[in-house]
Order: sequence, then C-alpha cells, then structure tokens
Amino acid sequence: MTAHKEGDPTTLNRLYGRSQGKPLRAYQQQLVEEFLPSIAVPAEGLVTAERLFGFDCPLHFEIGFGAGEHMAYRADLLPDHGFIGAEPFLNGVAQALNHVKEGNLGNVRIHHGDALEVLARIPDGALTMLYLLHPDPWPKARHAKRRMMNDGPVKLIADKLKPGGEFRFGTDHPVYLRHALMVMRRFTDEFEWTVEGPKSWQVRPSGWPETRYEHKARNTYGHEVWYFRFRRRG
Ligand SMILES: C[S@@+](CC[C@H](N)C(=O)[O-])C[C@H]1O[C@@H](n2cnc3c(N)ncnc32)[C@H](O)[C@@H]1O
Repeated sequence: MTAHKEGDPTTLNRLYGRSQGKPLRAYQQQLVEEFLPSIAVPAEGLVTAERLFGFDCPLHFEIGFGAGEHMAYRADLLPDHGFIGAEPFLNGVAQALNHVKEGNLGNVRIHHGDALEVLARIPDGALTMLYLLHPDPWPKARHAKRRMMNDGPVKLIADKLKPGGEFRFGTDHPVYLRHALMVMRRFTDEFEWTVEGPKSWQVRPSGWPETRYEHKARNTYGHEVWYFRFRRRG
C-alpha cells in the first residue's frame, strides 16, 4: 500500500498525461473550432446551472470523461439535469462533442482542460453527482501525488456535493483501488460508502454504462473492474 505523502493534483497545479494524440479529422477539427465555443464552460467566474443553462437544475460533473460516452449516456437519460465534463485530451473532447451533437444534448457543457480548475469555481453544495471513472492510475509510488483520488481533490469533491449527493468512482487498477480506499477512509465524516456486500463493488450499478476504456480493460486485458458509490453526508 502506498504511504500517504504530501501533495496531490490540487497542489501540484499542473497537468500530466497526454493532451493530444492523432491529428484530428477535418470534421472533429470543425467541431472543436465551431461547436465547442457554443457549449464551453466560461473561462472565468462562478460556474452555476443558471449561468450555464439559463435556469436552475440538478448539476452533474464528470472528471476526465475520456471519449465522453458515459457523460452523453447520462445526459440523455436525465434531460432535465445539467452536465459538466472536463477533459484535457483534445481527441477525447472532439469525440465527446460528436456524441453531444449526434444526441442533440442541450444539457451538456464541456471544459477542455483541468477538471479541478472548473470544480473550484462551482459553489459549495451545488453538485448532485460527480463521476470519476478510471482516472489515470499513475501506479508508481513516486507518482502517487498525481492521482486524482487524493486528499485535495476528494476534499474539493466533498465541498461541492450537496448533502445526499453521490460520488461515483470506478477503477480497474488494483494499486489505485487500494490507494483510493485508503484515501476514502480519511473522509468517513464526509462520505458514506453505499455498500451492501461484494456485489456492490463487483457488479456495475444500473445507469453506469461501460465506456470503451472499461470494455478494453475487461475484454482485452482481462482486468476486474470495481465500482464505488459514496453518498455525501448531510
Ligand atoms: C484512463 S482515462 C479514462 C477516461 C474515461 N473516464 C473512461 O472511463 O473511459 C483517464 C482520463 O482522465 C483525464 N484526466 C487526467 N487528468 C485530468 C484532469 N486534471 N482533469 C480532467 N481530466 C483529466 C485523462 O486525459 C484521461 O482521458
């Protein structure tokens, strides 16, 4: 188990990992240049449902949406709720824009960049749900500070969720799993683990679709996947 060390993504204040992969196809480039500005989270100031959507509604936030399939699925399922997704990987943003456009999802706003920067601008207690699915594992102990599941980000998540709100976390990485549970043990005043037995973490909860990343983890690499739901205490 990785020992707790000082520092985490809120204090490192820089992004690690890929920001771009293959060159974008012409249509993807067009989505980024023309469609993204119309649904981008404002670069500065408070991030509220009223400001993003023009009216108050339950707010959901996804950290690192990858290609955006989960976010698009949830937004389609809950058309009266507002969704904010943040992702620094441009190719993922382009794919998410495609999902939003194809699904005609008027309830999604996207930030191309660091999720924590936007999360910090959301008023405390404003979020109904927050999703952190398969965060980059940074499995080496010396990189543990880079893991999103660390004291700073979890404190921020706790601050932003309303009482009764839900923090969903999933991983297929055993090192990350142990690390995450160790971190969450320091937040038992803030979060109650919604668990009834092994099935709670071994079986995908309803309304939690499989992303391509997760499909590959299971079917190509033969990984187990673990699911966690934490309820924000009042
Ligand atoms: C392993 S991928 C998983 C993607 C997606 N959640 C899924 O399950 O398919 C982790 C993602 O987190 C993103 N990420 C890393 N640091 C981030 C940050 N500070 N803010 C938002 N996303 C971040 C990466 O760019 C990457 O797309």
